Amino acid sequence: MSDQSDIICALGVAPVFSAAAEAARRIDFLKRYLANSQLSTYVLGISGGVDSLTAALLAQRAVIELRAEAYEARFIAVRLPYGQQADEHDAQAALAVITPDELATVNIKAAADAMMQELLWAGLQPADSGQEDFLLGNIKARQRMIAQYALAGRWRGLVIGTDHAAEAVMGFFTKHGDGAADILPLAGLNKRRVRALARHLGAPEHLVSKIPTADLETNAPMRPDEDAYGVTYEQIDDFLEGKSIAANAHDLIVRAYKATAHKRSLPIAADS
Ligand SMILES: Nc1ncnc2c1ncn2[C@@H]1O[C@H](COP(=O)(O)OP(=O)(O)OC[C@H]2O[C@@H]([n+]3cccc(C(=O)O)c3)[C@H](O)[C@@H]2O)[C@@H](O)[C@H]1O
Ligand SMILES: Nc1ncnc2c1ncn2[C@@H]1O[C@H](COP(=O)(O)OP(=O)(O)OP(=O)(O)O)[C@@H](O)[C@H]1O
Ligand SMILES: [Mg+2]
Repeated sequence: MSDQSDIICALGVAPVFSAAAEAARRIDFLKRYLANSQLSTYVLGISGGVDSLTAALLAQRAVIELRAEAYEARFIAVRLPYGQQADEHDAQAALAVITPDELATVNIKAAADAMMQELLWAGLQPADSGQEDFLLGNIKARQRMIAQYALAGRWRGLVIGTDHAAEAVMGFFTKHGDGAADILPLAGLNKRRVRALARHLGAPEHLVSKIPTADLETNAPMRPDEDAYGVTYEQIDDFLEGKSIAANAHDLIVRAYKATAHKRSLPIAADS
């Protein structure tokens, strides 16, 4: 097997895709897992991006269907801005289509900044302001998970993660930050399939086709993920569908996948 087919298989990307069938299957998966766990709440951060919008639309439908079957379930959407967010209007537009059972808003700025300040006092000594901003970005992502796990702990809930194959292959997430979650309803999808699911679930086109951004760097708000990757989502998506792409892009994706293996596994354990 080639690297490409190994990766497609490891990330569970299906050879064929139907938005209607995938939406139904993934809603059913969320329903069954919550009910089998005898828990009552799904919790998910809503950023204004298409991944959290899609996962939230699946989750809200799942809890509505569970309630119709006499199982008490609800969905809590969580806004987690770092101060004032540049695309707050997109987050609000997302909430307007999701219509979550509940909304909690937690500004993570004070907590994230306090942690960075304590680290600086403790002698963190970032190499430069760019590295300090990068490290703060990962603190923001982890701070968001702290908030979501507190809500899940209070309300017998599960935290939804938005990882999918196009981010997983690049290892483009913060370990134990947005990479830490209980359940991944978008697993195995590439980015264009996430968008197709969002469209199928009734998301407005400007959010479906929005440029993906981790938006973690204070010094570069809304920086497109593709700037950091050096390849496009079109190339990543084609790669994950088994298509042939430019050799340099192919090699970059395979290298990123191999270098980030530790982020997709449990902690590396000593031999017993
Ligand atoms: N070989 C190895 N075996 C086991 N563990 C290893 C390791 N190499 C590093 N590590 C550990 O992993 C750490 C590095 O991982 P991590 O802390 O995640 O940091 P890192 O991968 O350096 O940064 C996270 C990247 O993901 C991007 N991101 C984050 C969050 C959200 C999104 C988004 O798209 O929304 C994107 C972010 O922009 C940044 O480029 C190291 O500090 C070390 O502790
Ligand atoms: N400002 C935020 N408020 C609430 N949740 C957030 C915020 N930023 C990130 N998140 C959470 O972290 C996840 C990872 O961010 P990521 O950027 O990969 O996804 P997205 O913003 O939903 O979509 P896209 O990748 O297209 O920008 C989000 O799906 C969301 O659950
Ligand atoms: Mg985003």
